[in-house]
Amino acid sequence: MRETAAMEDLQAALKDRNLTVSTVEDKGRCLLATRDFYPGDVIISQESYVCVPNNSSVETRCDGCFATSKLKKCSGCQVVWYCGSTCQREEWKLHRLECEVLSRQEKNKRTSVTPSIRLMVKLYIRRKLQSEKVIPSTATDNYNLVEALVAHMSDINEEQLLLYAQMANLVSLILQWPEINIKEITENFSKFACNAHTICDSELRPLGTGLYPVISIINHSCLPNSVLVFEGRSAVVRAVQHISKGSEVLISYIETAGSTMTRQKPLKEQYLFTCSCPRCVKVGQSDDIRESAILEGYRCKNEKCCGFLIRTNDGKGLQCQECGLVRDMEEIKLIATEVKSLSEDKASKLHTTGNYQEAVAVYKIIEKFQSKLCHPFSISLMQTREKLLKLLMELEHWREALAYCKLTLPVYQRVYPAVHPLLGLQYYTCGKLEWYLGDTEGAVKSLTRAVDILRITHGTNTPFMKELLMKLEEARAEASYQQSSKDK
Ligand SMILES: C[S@@+](CC[C@H](N)C(=O)[O-])C[C@H]1O[C@@H](n2cnc3c(N)ncnc32)[C@H](O)[C@@H]1O
Repeated sequence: MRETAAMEDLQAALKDRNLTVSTVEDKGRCLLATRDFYPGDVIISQESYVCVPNNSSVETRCDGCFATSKLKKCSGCQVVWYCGSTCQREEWKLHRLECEVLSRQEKNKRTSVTPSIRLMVKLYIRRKLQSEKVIPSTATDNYNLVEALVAHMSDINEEQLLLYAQMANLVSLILQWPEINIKEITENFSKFACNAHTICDSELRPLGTGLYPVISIINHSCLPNSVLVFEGRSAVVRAVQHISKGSEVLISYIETAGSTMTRQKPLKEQYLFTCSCPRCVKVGQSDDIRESAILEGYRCKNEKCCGFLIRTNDGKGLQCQECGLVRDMEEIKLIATEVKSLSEDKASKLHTTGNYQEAVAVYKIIEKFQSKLCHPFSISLMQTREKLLKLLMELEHWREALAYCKLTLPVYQRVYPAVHPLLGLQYYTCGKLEWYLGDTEGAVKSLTRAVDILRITHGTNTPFMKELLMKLEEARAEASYQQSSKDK
C-alpha cells in the first residue's frame, strides 16, 4: 500500500518532467520519455539520497563538497573530514547521529569504516531521520524508492553473499539499533552493487559514491541515448541523441570502449544481466569479430599493413585478414609477457609512488613493445599513451604530452560515439596543450570540437564549462589578432 502510494507520487513528479516509469521484459523497470528530448536537454537531475567521498589512507576528501584541500577532521568521531564550517553545517543534521555512533567505536576499529560501510550507515540514519520527520521527504527523495531498487539476491554467488552479510554485521554493530534487520542490510549492500553510482568531477575523475534512487531506474545500453554527469553531488542526465516520445532513456553503466565480450563481463558480474543493446546483439557476427580483433588483438607482421589478425586453424599463429601473413603465436606470447611484467611490476608501482620520471621511461618501453604487438587502434596501446600523457603533463613536458594526446585521438574517435564526454575531454586536453605551446590555430580547432561535444554532455552553466568557453574565446581572439597582423 505504502509502496503504491510512493509510486503514484513519483509518477506524478515525473509527469511534470515529461517522464514516466514503466516495465520492460527482461529489464524490469525503465524510464520512458513522454515528449521528445534533443541532444543537450536535461532529462532529469537528482540530489543523492546518501553519498560518501572515496576516502582512503592516501587521499581524503571533504564529506560535503569532496574537496581535497584545507581539510579538518571532525573532532567528535575523528573519521569524517570537512573543508570548512559551511560544509560541516550543511551535513550536521545527518552527521550528528553518525558522529554519535562512530564515536562509540574503539579508535582502532574506526579505520574499518570504509566508504561502503559509511554509505550504509548513512542510509539507515537518513531513513530514520526522514521517518521521524527531522529531514523532510519528497516524492523523489524517500526510503520507499530505495526499497523498490533491484537487489538480485537470488543471482549473487555465496561468496558475495557472505561478504555482504559480514558487512551488514559491521553496520549493525556500529548502529546498535535494536530494530535493525541484518538480512535487510545484506540486501541493501546487494542493491548498492547494481544501483549506486560513482560520483565524478567534470573531467570524469572519481570522487565518491552516491545512491540516486530515481536515476537508478534508468537501464543500460552500450550505445546509450543519454549520459550521466555530476554537478557537484547532483546527478544530471542529459540526452546525447534525439529521444522520441515513448522511447526508453538509456545511459551506460560501464566504459563502452571495448569488444562486446569486454563490455559484457562487468555487466554480467556486477549488474547481473546480459546486454542485448544494438551493439551487443552483433556478437559473433563478422563486424563484431573484426572490431574485437582491432581493438583488443594484434597487429600484422608487416608494419605497413593495418589488417587485423585471426587465429589460424592449427592455433599456432594469427593470420592477417588483409595481406595473409601469419604471425607466430610464440613470438606474440613472448612480447605480451614482457609487457605484462613491465606494466604490473614496474610502471604502475613507479607511478603510484610518485616516481614520474622513471615511470615515463618504463611506459615508453611498454609503448614500444605494444606498437610492435598491437593493432594501431588497440585500446591497451591507447591506455599506455594515455598514462604517458598524464605523467608528462604532471612533469610539465607539454610538447611530448601533446604528441601522445594526438596519438590517442584517432582511437578515441573510433571507440566512442561522436558525442561522448571522454572524446570531448580529450579534445579539451589537446586544445589546452596546443594553446600553451603557441599553436593558436590548432587550439581553436580542438577547443571548438571540445565545446561542440561538452556543451551537450555537460551543459554550459558549470564553472568547468565556463572556463572552457572562455579559453575558446581567448584562443579565437588571439587567432584573429594573428591573422590581422599577417594581413597588414
Ligand atoms: C540500476 S538498475 C536499473 C533499473 C532496473 N531495471 C529496475 O527494475 O529497478 C540495474 C538493473 O537493471 C537491469 N538492467 C539494466 N539495464 C539492462 C539491460 N540493458 N538489459 C537487461 N537488464 C538491464 C539489471 O537487472 C540491472 O542489474
